Amino acid sequence: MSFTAEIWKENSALFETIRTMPFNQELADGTLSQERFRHYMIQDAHYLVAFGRALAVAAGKADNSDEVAQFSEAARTAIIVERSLHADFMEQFNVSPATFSATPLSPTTHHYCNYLVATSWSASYPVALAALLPCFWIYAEIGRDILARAAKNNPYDAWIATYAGEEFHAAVRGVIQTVDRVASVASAETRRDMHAAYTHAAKLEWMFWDAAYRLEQWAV
Ligand SMILES: Cc1ncc(CN)c(N)n1
Repeated sequence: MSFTAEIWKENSALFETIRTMPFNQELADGTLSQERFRHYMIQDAHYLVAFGRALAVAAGKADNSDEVAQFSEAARTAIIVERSLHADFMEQFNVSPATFSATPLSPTTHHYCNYLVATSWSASYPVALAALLPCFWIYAEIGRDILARAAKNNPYDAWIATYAGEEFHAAVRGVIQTVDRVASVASAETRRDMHAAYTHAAKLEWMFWDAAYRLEQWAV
């Protein structure tokens, strides 16, 4: 079994919890409130900056030129392509640039962003990649799962199409392949750290959707 297949299997219960959580169920049904989706979009636009930054740091740590290009391109896509999806939704939901910049990162977004940026800087290349993998793989699987059961004329069709789309999936397959390559030459200790980093980030993916569903704010 490949390293990533092993990781997926180990985290399958967590994936099922994510797949069936209220945010994703209602997103698929098209019944998710605009308020919740708006909260998610604003937080996600903040998140993508940190995600892009972490990918750029990982690109700088890569030990071969193909992977420098792979993760530089992924950083560019996160900032330019994914954020343009957010810009369209922001316009649709009347979130002005001023409202966006005046909205702080929620506690969960703050934590997730800091985890990715800190890990990309301070951990080894293999562990940094394992922490970034759920951001690709879970979104790809959730995108396809939601597409398969989405209500017709779903107001969130553009979101579903992005993460279920072939362009995103091709990039995800590339990241999975790289993680397998890196794991195949890593020590047992590094592979153990990679498992832990993947699971931690996968839990943060759950928290991110849950926080949006709860319209999470700072208590003080
Ligand atoms: C929180 C989160 N995780 C992952 C993705 C997909 N890049 C995203 N847009 N937002």
